[in-house]
Parts: sequence; structure tokens; C-alpha cells
Amino acid sequence: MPYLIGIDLGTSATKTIMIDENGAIVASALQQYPMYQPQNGWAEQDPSDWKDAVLKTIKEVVEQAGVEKEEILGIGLSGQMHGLVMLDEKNEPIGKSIIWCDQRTEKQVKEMHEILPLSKWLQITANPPLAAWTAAKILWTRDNEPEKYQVCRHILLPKDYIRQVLTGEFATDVSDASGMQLLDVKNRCWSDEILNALHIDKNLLGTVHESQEITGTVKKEIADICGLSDKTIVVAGASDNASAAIGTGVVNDGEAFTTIGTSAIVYTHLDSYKEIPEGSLHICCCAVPGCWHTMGGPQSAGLSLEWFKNNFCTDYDVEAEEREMDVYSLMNEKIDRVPIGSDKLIFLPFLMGERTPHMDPKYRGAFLGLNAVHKKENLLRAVMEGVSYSLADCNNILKSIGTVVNSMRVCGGGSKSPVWQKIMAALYDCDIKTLKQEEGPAYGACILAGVAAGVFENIQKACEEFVKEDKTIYCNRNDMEKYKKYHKLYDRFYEALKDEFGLLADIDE
Ligand SMILES: Nc1ncnc2c1ncn2[C@@H]1O[C@H](COP(=O)(O)OP(=O)(O)O)[C@@H](O)[C@H]1O
Ligand SMILES: O=C(CO)[C@@H](O)[C@H](O)COP(=O)(O)O
Repeated sequence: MPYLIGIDLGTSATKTIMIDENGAIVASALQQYPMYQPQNGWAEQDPSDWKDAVLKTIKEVVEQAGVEKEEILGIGLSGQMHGLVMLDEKNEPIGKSIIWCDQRTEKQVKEMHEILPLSKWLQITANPPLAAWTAAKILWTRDNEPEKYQVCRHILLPKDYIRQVLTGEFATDVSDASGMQLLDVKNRCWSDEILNALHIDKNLLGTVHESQEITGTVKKEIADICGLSDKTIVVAGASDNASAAIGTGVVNDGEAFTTIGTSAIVYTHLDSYKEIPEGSLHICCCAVPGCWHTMGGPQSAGLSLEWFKNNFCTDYDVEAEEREMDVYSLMNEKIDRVPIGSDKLIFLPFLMGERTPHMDPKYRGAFLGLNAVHKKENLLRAVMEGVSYSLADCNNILKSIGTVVNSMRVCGGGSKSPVWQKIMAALYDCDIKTLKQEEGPAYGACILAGVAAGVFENIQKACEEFVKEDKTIYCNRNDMEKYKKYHKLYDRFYEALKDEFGLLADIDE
């Protein structure tokens, strides 16, 4: 029987799964790694951690499944977007990767605005210059670490570095390449005009492919390490969000999902290219050939919850162990007992600056309305609510451009939370649908591999057959009215504090 492997190179961990030709998950493995923050607003990861995690988890799923290596026909890659991986002439990573949520590139973003008018950026790259996207990170490195840039021979995105490790090929796919700000997003190819304007050599970049195209086969030495055949194909794959769209079956015009991982994204599928006024939502190519998608959301979603848990809730680990439960289930239980509005407490979830809708790398997080009555649980609930207000702001932008989502599928670690599901339903004013397959990006990557290997006819048919809805969480209108009051204040707080956060970021120590 044919088997397929899907890899999701997430920010918190790599998740690798194997499915059979009926779409059933037969094996899965996960390996976590750290994020380094050498300075306020910076975020890096070590490509060697990614490589170790991928090789180890592939080996694990192959062993778990116990199938013949020749039966494993293909590997699909998906991963965190925008990260800058630079390789030297020996194809070794030059230092750590500056990842998507790093906010050090404010100066470079300003320069990008000076180099070309906003209208040009929107026309070609479909997005305004963004601090989190790869082009600004390349310029930052060239300005600040020229010795690294000089020895750089290849520029890759995180999942594409993994492709290089597995196959030796330098390639990317249209969805992930869209997040580099170097792609002509409408025409799905590198933009010579942008590359020339930024003085970036096209030879540094990999070849661009549609997500379901084959980009190589697994190298013999890697095949031997992982227990694979060297005939196993590796497909172009997709960004984590574009791959999650396939994994959640969001592949037809107007369909939408929300993912809550380290970041969170509200995603909608577009059958045809659409310009978004002022670039208030991101537009990227999607993994379905000839289609695009919108996305927007807070940088620090699960990251905010994780930050609070790790710094202030170590006692929960003890309690969870005593009660023989998962620490997130315990947190959800505690959050569920706190009333809507967290007893008049609002959290601004901008721990790593803000992206959609405000695009402000200097913004920071805050708890507003703290009172002696508050307990830790109030703060935890406020974190979840704050992230959800930000997601609702993105959904409201969608409404303003005529896209009304009536049914929102969910994926990502945070979306497993029943409390978060209820909050989303109330704030979006729509049904939330959980799925039987919760693996989102990794599942989408398996489907892409299956299409390339000829196991599945096409992406849509595979989604129709395998991706099934599970529970529906309905919008509670009483809750919605309560949240509305807090949401309005949340938006006012954002405006009120914008300039002060800029001053705080600019303090010279
Ligand atoms: N049951 C849960 N309730 C709430 N949040 C959760 C739960 N499980 C995981 N998370 C959050 O989900 C995040 C991890 O999700 P994941 O989709 O694996 O992220 P990534 O792709 O960024 O690695 C963590 O930051 C954690 O805060
Ligand atoms: O920056 C973006 C999308 O623009 C993020 O979605 C990253 O792709 C990271 O994803 P997670 O690790 O949070 O899933």
C-alpha cells in the first residue's frame, strides 16, 4: 500500500505524520526546540535544531508504521514562513535563522518604502513592506552583518532548508515564496524588478514551484539515516498556513479557517487574485495551483499563552501531574471558570510587535485594568481573549471587503481549547468547526505528496474524501454582546497607547 509523509516545521516543534492511501494517519512524532531572543524584539532559531528534529521524527514515524521503505512514496514539506536561512559554499547554515516574529528590521522597512512606492509593492508583491517578511531580514543582515552576507551562497526559507538537507536541491514553492516579499505574487515567479531594486542576486534564491510539483528525491545518505528509500520523492510543499488550508479542506472560494499556533491566522481561499486596499490583509499564492489566499492575525497567539504559562504558572505543572492531566487541560479548566471579560481585564497580545491589522513592530503587550481582585486565572483568560480580539479585528477587515465567513474551521495547538473555540464563535459571530484530523499543515503536506506521487487525483478530491468536520461550536449571542463591550475598549486602548509604545521602544540605553 502507498504511504506518504507530511512534515510541519512549526515554531514550537516539528510535527511529522505518515498517512496511508485512505488518508488514515498511521504514525506521528513530534520534537520541540527553543526560540532564542538575544534582544528585545529579536527572535531566532537554530537550523540544526530543525534538521535534527526532522530527521529524528521521520525515522520515528517510519519505525512506528513498520511498513516497507519502498511503500513510502513521497514527502511533503510545510513550515513556518518568512524565516531567513543563509547557506555558505559548503551549504552549511551561516549562524542562526532570523525567524518570522523577529522585529529588528524597522529601518529596512522604511528604506523599502523609499526605494519603491507603496503602490508598486502592492502591485508586485501584493503586500506592503513588512518587518516580519524575508526581504527586510536580508537587508538587515547585509547592513549589519556584512561578513555573513558576503559568504552567503543560498537564501532559503526554513522548510526549504530542510528540502536541501533531504534532497540537495535549492527550491521553494509559490505560497512560502509569497512571504519573502521578492515574488511577483500575481504571476507566481520571482520579481526581477523587486530583486533589482533591492540589489539582491536572483542566483541566491531557489527555483519556484507550484506546491504539488516534485523537487527531488531523498539523498542516499539521508534515506539510510531515516529508513527511507532513495526513490522517495520530495514535493515542493507549502507554507504552514497554505498547507493547513489543505489539511483543513479550505480549498474553495470564500472558505476559511483560523489556526492558533505560536502565531494565529485567519485564512480565506481565493479562486482568483484580488487586491486588498492598503494591504491591510496579506495576500499570498496558495497551494492549489492558480489560486491565492488572504491571511491576517496576531504574531503572539499561542506564544502569549506559552509565555504566561512558562513564567507564571509553573505550579500548574505540579498540579497537572498530581491530577494526571495535561497542563493545557488544567489551564482551560481554570480559564473556563473566569467570567467573560476576565473581570474587567484586557490583554494586548503584542509581545513580539504587531502585524495585521496594525503592522507596528514597536508595539508591545500590556495588561490593562489590573485590580487587586484579579487572580492568575483572570490574567490567563485575558490572554486568550486578547488574542481573540486581534483575530476578530482581522475577520472584521474581511467583512469590510465583502467576505463574510459563516463557518470557520480551526486547527493548531490553541484551537484544541474548548474555551478558545467558544470565544472565537462569539467574536466572529459564526460557527466554529473542529476537524477529525487535527494535524493541519502536516496533513496538508501529506496530501500534496500524494497528489505528486499519483496516489490522489487532485487536492480538492483528496480534501473532499478525507477531511471531515467533527464538532460545531455555535455563536452564543449573549456572550457576543458581552465581548463586544470589551472588544471596543481593546481597540481604543490600542490607539491610545500606540505612540507611547513607540517612545518606549526608542529609549536608548
Ligand atoms: N489545549 C490547548 N489550549 C490552549 N492552547 C494550547 C493548547 N495546546 C497547545 N496550545 C498552544 O498552541 C501552541 C502550539 O501550537 P502549534 O500549532 O503546535 O504551534 P506551532 O506550529 O507554532 O509550533 C502553543 O504555543 C500553546 O500555547
Ligand atoms: O508568520 C506567519 C505567517 O505570516 C506565521 O504563521 C508563521 O508561519 C509561524 O507559524 P506558527 O509556527 O505559529 O504556526
